[in-house]
Amino acid sequence: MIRIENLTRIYDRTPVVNDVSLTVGAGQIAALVGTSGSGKTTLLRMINRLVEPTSGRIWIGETDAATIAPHLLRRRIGYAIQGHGLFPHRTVGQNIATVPRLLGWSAPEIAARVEELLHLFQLDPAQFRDRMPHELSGGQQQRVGVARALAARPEVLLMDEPFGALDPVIRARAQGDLREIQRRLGTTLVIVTHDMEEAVTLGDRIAVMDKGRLLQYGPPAEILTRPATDFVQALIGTGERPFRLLSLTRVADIREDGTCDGPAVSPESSLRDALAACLWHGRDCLPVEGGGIVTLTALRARAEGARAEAMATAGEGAQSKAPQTGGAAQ
Ligand SMILES: Nc1ncnc2c1ncn2[C@@H]1O[C@H](COP(=O)(O)OP(=O)(O)OP(=O)(O)O)[C@@H](O)[C@H]1O
Repeated sequence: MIRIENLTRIYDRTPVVNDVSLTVGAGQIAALVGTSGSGKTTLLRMINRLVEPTSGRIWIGETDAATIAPHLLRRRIGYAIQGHGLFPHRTVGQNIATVPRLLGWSAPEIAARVEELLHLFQLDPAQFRDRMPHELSGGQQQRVGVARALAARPEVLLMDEPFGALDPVIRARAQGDLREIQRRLGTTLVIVTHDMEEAVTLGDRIAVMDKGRLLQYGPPAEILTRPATDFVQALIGTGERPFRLLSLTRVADIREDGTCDGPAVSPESSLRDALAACLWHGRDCLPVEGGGIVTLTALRARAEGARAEAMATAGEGAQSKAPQTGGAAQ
């Protein structure tokens, strides 16, 4: 768990993070979104004390982060950044082993962990362990960067635009892999992203920042249907909302009995993906892996319901709710 209390960072008398409070539950993902310069990276880097707060507190579990030496704190907190930041003159295996080595793990323990992570990230150890970073594709480097951040089983993982450089297809896969790995390991994750789609797909909670302030912090469905301010509403884009809401629901939830032809969709895929598949294949019905069908009629009903909900709430949040200073905890 991460608890941030009234966190402020001032540069040149300007608060770039201004009295932000929020809690990320254990094993949850919080996505930080906002315009460029809104303070997302500064907030993230205060969690592992790469930037020292001007005031406020950060708790990692029961530990006040200010009471631990920064270099020791950073061994407990994984950190992955855009462009991966791999050490260019170290092999993939050595890169992943960085923190376990600093923590004094034994050589067999380190070797086993490197092996495990390479498997987890679908990189064959025999093929990749001894390669240098420049011998990998961008997507592979990115995966090694995330594997390195997870190597010492940190309770917390911080990610700053980790998938920013990836093309959309690889990016979607990387997000799926991350979600699965994060669930399996129970890591608490804070991710900075410019991509609202990524925030909705990955985040259990989304934090919307503007000019250093936390405007809203809540589950994706709440941000999409009840934006707290005009700014939040503009950021999520009214026209996009029905689709984004569709991406929150799984095919398994609207599966019907029956059979039909066409390529099967996974019960775990989102309604948005199922809608795209129906339209792409020109079908009004697709089979679901493991049995049952998903119909265009049901998908449209969901999209229209989501749209109606979004339209009903559009505007009302902006007028009725003042921006929350200090942010909402939870
Ligand atoms: N070391 C520093 N000294 C002075 N100002 C800084 C420093 N670091 C960041 N800032 C300023 O703080 C503000 C917030 O920066 P930050 O990088 O946290 O924003 P961001 O939301 O992550 O932006 P982006 O999305 O563009 O990465 C910016 O105006 C930036 O110029």
